[in-house]
This record gives sequence, C-alpha cells and structure tokens, in this order.
Amino acid sequence: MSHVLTCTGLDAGYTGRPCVRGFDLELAAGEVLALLGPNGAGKTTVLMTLAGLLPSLAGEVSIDGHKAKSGHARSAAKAGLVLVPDDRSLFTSLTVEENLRLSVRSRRSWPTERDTIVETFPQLADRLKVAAGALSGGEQQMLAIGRALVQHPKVLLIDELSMGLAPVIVERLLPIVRAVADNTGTAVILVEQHVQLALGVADTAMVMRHGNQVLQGNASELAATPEVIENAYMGEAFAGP
Ligand SMILES: Nc1ncnc2c1ncn2[C@@H]1O[C@H](COP(=O)(O)OP(=O)(O)OP(=O)(O)O)[C@@H](O)[C@H]1O
Repeated sequence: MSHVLTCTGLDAGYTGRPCVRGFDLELAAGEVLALLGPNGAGKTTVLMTLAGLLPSLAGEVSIDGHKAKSGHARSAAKAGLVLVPDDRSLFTSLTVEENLRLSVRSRRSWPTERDTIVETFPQLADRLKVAAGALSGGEQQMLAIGRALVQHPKVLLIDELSMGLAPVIVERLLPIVRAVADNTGTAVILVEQHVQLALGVADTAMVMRHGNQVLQGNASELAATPEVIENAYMGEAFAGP
C-alpha cells in the first residue's frame, strides 16, 4: 500500500536537543491515527515538526513519496500537511468568512469552498458574518478545522481537538473528522486526551511516552483493552499484577 505520510527515525525537539527519538510512522490516505500519551510525551513536538514549524534533528519525513524539507512550514503546507494547533490560532477580530477566505487558494473557488465548509459544519451557516472571537469554543474549533480543510490537506494534523471543550461537543466533532477522512481521503493525525472518544473514531492508535513510541495498534482492539493503554501511559513499572 502506498502511504501518504512516512516518517523514518525522526528525532525532534528544541534548541538541538531531541525530546522525541526515532519516531516511525506510515499513514495511508483516509486513515485516522489517534496519537496518544501523557503530558510531555512529545505529541505536539511531532505535529510541529511534521508541519515544518520545528526543524527535525534526524530522520526523514516523506509526503506522497517526496522527501519533506525540514523546518519549512510553507513547503509542508504546500505538500499537503496542515496543522490545526491546540490554540486554534484564529484571527479573532475577523469574521468566520474572512478567516476561511484567507486560507482559500483560489478566489474563484471561494463560494464552493464556503458551501462545503457550511455543509460540513452546518452550525457555522448563520455565523459567517460573526467575529471569530465571538464564537463558542466548539464553533471556534469548527472554524479552525474548516480553515484547514479549505487548504485541501493530504494529512490533517489536529492537536488537542478537545482543548477547552465539553466532552459533549467533542463527541459531536470527532465523527465529523471521521467523515472528512472517509469522504475526502484526507489522512488525520489526531492528538487527543479523551482516549476512548479518539479510539472510537480512529483506525489506528499510537501511544508515546517520554518521547518514545511505546504502543501501536488497531484502534478498536486497543479500545477493548484499556489496561494495555493504561500500562503504556504509566510504564511497565505500574503494570497491574
Ligand atoms: N518550546 C519548548 N522549548 C523547550 N522544550 C519544550 C518546548 N515545548 C515543549 N517542550 C518540551 O518537550 C517535551 C515534549 O512536549 P510536547 O508539548 O511535545 O508534549 P505533549 O505530548 O504534546 O504534551 P501535552 O499533552 O502536555 O501537550 C516536554 O518535555 C516539554 O517540556
């Protein structure tokens, strides 16, 4: 099977010091990967490095078989890696429509792009003229994802979708992400603290701890064995009897 994203032996970190070591990944089109792990495990660092916002310290990243330039956000975006950061980074004084429009590549396609986003997130339909800063947290997340989608990503990187959101909102948003992957073939890496909710929509899952990949597998199998996930989070020293 050809992979839309491949990482081989990726080291990532800050000021030349790796906090993620030897990260390997093969992601297929339309696959949703739940990237899990305790605080400080290195999940955000991986996403930032893939998005070119941090230079990699070793290893290789390929997008659709083409080697990615390390630390080059613009070429990562051009190649199809788009990040939805945990703070959403919206232009809060601009309207929903303006936020979306800024990310649309061709002016001519704007009406179609807007309609597609409204179809994906019907709740945004009558919020288009509202300032992003006046939206609810859930609506802001819809806008942040919508802004990523108008860039037609091959791989959508979503950092902490649930940040600041009630679980009920997360339960509504995650199936939309799943549908986007199914309907468009976009691959998704979903960093999420709500482990069971994430596993419920993902195909595959990976747990990181202290910068290492400690567990990988099929999401529904892992969802059925929460103790395996728990041990991966805590380390063998904390494994049950
Ligand atoms: N800007 C930074 N400069 C230096 N070290 C950092 C920086 N940001 C994160 N780190 C360190 O890198 C390591 C990995 O952090 P990272 O944010 O990637 O983890 P995470 O798994 O995303 O955690 P969380 O779930 O808390 O966001 C941690 O030890 C963290 O302290």
